[in-house]
Amino acid sequence: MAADKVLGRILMVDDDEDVLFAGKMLLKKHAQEVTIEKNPQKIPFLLNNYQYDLILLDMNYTDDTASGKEGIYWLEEILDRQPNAKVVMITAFGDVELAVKSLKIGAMDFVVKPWENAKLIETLKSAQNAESMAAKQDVEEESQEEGPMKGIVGSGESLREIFSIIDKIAGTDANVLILGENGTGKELIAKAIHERSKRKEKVFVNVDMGAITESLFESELFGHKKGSFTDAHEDRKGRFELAHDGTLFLDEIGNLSLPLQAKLLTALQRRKVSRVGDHKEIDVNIRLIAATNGSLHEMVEDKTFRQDLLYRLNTVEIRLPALRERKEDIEELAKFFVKRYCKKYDKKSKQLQAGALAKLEEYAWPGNVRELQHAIERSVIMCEDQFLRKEDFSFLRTEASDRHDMAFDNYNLEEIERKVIQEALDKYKGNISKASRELGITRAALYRRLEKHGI
Ligand SMILES: Nc1ncnc2c1ncn2[C@@H]1O[C@H](COP(=O)(O)OP(=O)(O)OP(=O)(O)O)[C@@H](O)[C@H]1O
Repeated sequence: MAADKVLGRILMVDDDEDVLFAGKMLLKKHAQEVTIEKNPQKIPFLLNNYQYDLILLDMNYTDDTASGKEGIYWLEEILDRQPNAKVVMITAFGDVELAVKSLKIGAMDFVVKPWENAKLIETLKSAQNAESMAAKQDVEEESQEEGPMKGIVGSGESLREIFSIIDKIAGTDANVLILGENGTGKELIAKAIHERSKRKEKVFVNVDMGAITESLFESELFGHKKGSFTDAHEDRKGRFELAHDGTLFLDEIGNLSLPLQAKLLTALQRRKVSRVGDHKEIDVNIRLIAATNGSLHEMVEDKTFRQDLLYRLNTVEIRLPALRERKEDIEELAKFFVKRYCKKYDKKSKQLQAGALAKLEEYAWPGNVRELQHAIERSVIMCEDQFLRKEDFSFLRTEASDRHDMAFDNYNLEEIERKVIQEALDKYKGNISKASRELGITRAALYRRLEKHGI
């Protein structure tokens, strides 16, 4: 960051173009980079594709002028995606109640329009330097958690092995490839490596390769020069440059097409990049961590992933097991999330009953830890009681419950047929046409069977 520019990269979202213009004029004197956006619907795309140090978010949009609901909605969206985002709200109405609500949700601060320039800059500076609400909360939670890696819950054998690998490699600059299904914690592990590395004071730049379009790949990763293509309104640094001296995390690396793999490989081999439209080469010093939910080794065999690129990425390989392969961690994770969400939603502390835990341990968790986290969040919100029971997780279909639905007292075919027909009739409240369609027989065939079974 240049010495006179005390603020980093700022995203400002407001549907009033005059406010955006005034904001940009002021902020660009103090910030490394200022992006303005009129349409809040673009927020998810921007967050997926760019890194911001601060987000200045308007509370009211034309759809819903004075309630502030849209601003709160977008604040929650941002924090869901990036719990550590530093968001400062802008309100034209000085509505204290709403501002307080936004602070409770996790905004760092708020400013009232029309703002005083010096005050706005001061507010942004303190927001940038303060710890985000999520980070504070994590620290609070973590300080109560025993365990070798703060913030990473689980003490089963597979995770302990991963912790020991992290301990060994974090301090080196070795490239790391993290393999695992969606939601297993690949990003969390990547951050843990960064936080234990010599680069921990520097930036961690996350790039979702799955979200970058083929045509924007080079501009996103290597940057562009103003005027190099239609939308290149100003010079822009790419992610490699932004990650200089820090860690570059390339997520969903398996999604890259072969031509893009070749471009990425060249940049990694040369440790230099050129912005699109510029021949100048820029040295980049990065530590590379990549992740994928696919099997790169199989992709190499199928010739859809370059072997030389795989070898460049996987100096160290960490395989994160699916949650169903490490059921021993479910209890600890579930309790951790119960605590987190009781706190977040201001609910009295709750306990998981044994039946509920058994249900969680039996479920296959195709979405892994992320799915468990959401299941617990949902049950904490819905449950008024002090105990979380298995019924609070009835939305999870376990194999046993599926088996139970299909359970028969015996295997006598005649009786099974009678029971199935009765169930189909009950389901459609006696409607013969619908029941016969579901049973896969004609109406006449169903009538014959009703007669046979005396239904
Ligand atoms: N061991 C863990 N302890 C606490 N939280 C965890 C753990 N593992 C995963 N999580 C949480 O689960 C969610 C998903 O984790 P993360 O984003 O790291 O997974 P991922 O493998 O990178 O997912 P994807 O492949 O979908 O990008 C996050 O909210 C993360 O904080």
